[in-house]
Amino acid sequence: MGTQPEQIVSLKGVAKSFGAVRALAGVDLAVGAGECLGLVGHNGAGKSTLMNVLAGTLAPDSGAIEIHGKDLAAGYSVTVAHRNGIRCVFQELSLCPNLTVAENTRILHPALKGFGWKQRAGRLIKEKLDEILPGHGISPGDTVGDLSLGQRQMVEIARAFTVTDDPLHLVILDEPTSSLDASTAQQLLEFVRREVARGRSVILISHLLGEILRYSDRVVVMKDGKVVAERPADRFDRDSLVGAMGTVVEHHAAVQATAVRERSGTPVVVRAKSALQTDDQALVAHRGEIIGLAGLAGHGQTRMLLQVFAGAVGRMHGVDVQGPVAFIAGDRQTEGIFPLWSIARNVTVRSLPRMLRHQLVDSRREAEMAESWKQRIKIRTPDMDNNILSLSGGNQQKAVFARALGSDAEIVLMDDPMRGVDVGTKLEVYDILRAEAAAGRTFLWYTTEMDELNYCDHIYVFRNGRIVADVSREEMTEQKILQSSFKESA
Ligand SMILES: Nc1ncnc2c1ncn2[C@@H]1O[C@H](COP(=O)(O)OP(=O)(O)OP(=O)(O)O)[C@@H](O)[C@H]1O
Repeated sequence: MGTQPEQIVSLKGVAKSFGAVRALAGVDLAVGAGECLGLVGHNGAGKSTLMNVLAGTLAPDSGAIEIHGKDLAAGYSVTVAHRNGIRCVFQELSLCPNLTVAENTRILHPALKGFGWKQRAGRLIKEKLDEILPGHGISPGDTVGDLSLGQRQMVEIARAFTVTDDPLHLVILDEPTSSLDASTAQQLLEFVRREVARGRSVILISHLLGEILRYSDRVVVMKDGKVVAERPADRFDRDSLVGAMGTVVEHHAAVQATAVRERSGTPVVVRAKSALQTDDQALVAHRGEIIGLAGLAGHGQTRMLLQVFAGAVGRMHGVDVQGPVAFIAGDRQTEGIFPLWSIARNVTVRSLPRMLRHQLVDSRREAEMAESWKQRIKIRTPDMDNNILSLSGGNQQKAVFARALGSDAEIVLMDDPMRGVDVGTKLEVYDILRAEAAAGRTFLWYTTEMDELNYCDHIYVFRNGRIVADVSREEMTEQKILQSSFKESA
């Protein structure tokens, strides 16, 4: 008695199916005031679907939604959720790209009307951005479409925490750090803890289990549409959490054990120099190497990948690329998927020219390729002919991966591609990358996850559009990468 915090929301027996897919099979979930609840589970476990129900964007087939003890299931909607202080920042960002940051803030706050609304909206969002991420570099007048993916993610998160007329009790953050570099992610999560200390509640969904363990009070694990475990965060560790998710992790030790390959042993297949580079430093990749592009988000890594891509398909000053190239986008929403097509076609599209028979695509070969990648990379769907949007976010990303890996590209450019992919699949993809590299494929890999740099043979750290450090895996330490990320180049 008396130790139980006041309950903000309580979901009871929530069920939801999409055709043959049972996304939620009767889920109970409660969130207390002043609590950060970590929600984890494999890709397709049902986390986003459950959050969509709570945010009012998806009606459940059955179940109760209680807010502050009141049953609201009938007529529940985004507006009702908002009025009751519930906000959600989804994985697929929802800002309007053609509007400014201030205008996007106004969309959430109808109270900002009349003379000077734009200035007031601008002030509101700027104050929140300053509070969460000092030095963010975003101005309220910036058009959202011109911002980087990480900056858009920051604006969307900051916006969710702004308050005008409606109350704010609970913010759902669905993979909020997926496009943020490590230090920005830490700033955000520390802000989350400050909000929680003020009595607000947060549901934090992440595939980065370290984040979950460090910043949540309680952790709920979902598997196949059900809650399968629930404990205070300090009663989980990484292994028990992974175990509860139903993932077998046995590869990790292999990374450190792999011998560091001799750099000069194979021919150079990429040499590229950034236009902003003031010295002779170039990015160099030998055949069969995995090259990491590190540094704070938005410091020229994506630009470098695009430069290499352009150099492969046409002539480009300062870039020399030997061999066909594929690009795996991190921003699957705008660059990665073909939203009108099936999962199968999204996987095979780059390989169709190799499947022509009498100038027509051999549909049997196409289906075989799709099916083999479904197995290899574990795309969770009853049918590869379903539309790509029927997949969970992480499974869409797997399809984008399969497209590049299944193509004839000898050089694969990866723009922070593991966003939203669950821990079990990630380890399997890392194994695929290593096997492919050993067979002679070359990877240029921009990643915002420090752990992933352990899989690279060689790492270039970027700052302000330039390479400021050049580190082999032997020499790599987190400290070294962070120091170079923050240090101005000499
Ligand atoms: N609009 C839809 N149409 C058909 N199936 C869907 C739809 N939305 C979700 N699903 C299915 O419901 C299941 C649960 O998906 P959900 O997005 O909730 O998973 P998740 O746990 O959030 O996964 P991830 O970690 O990849 O984001 C998946 O099998 C998915 O394919």
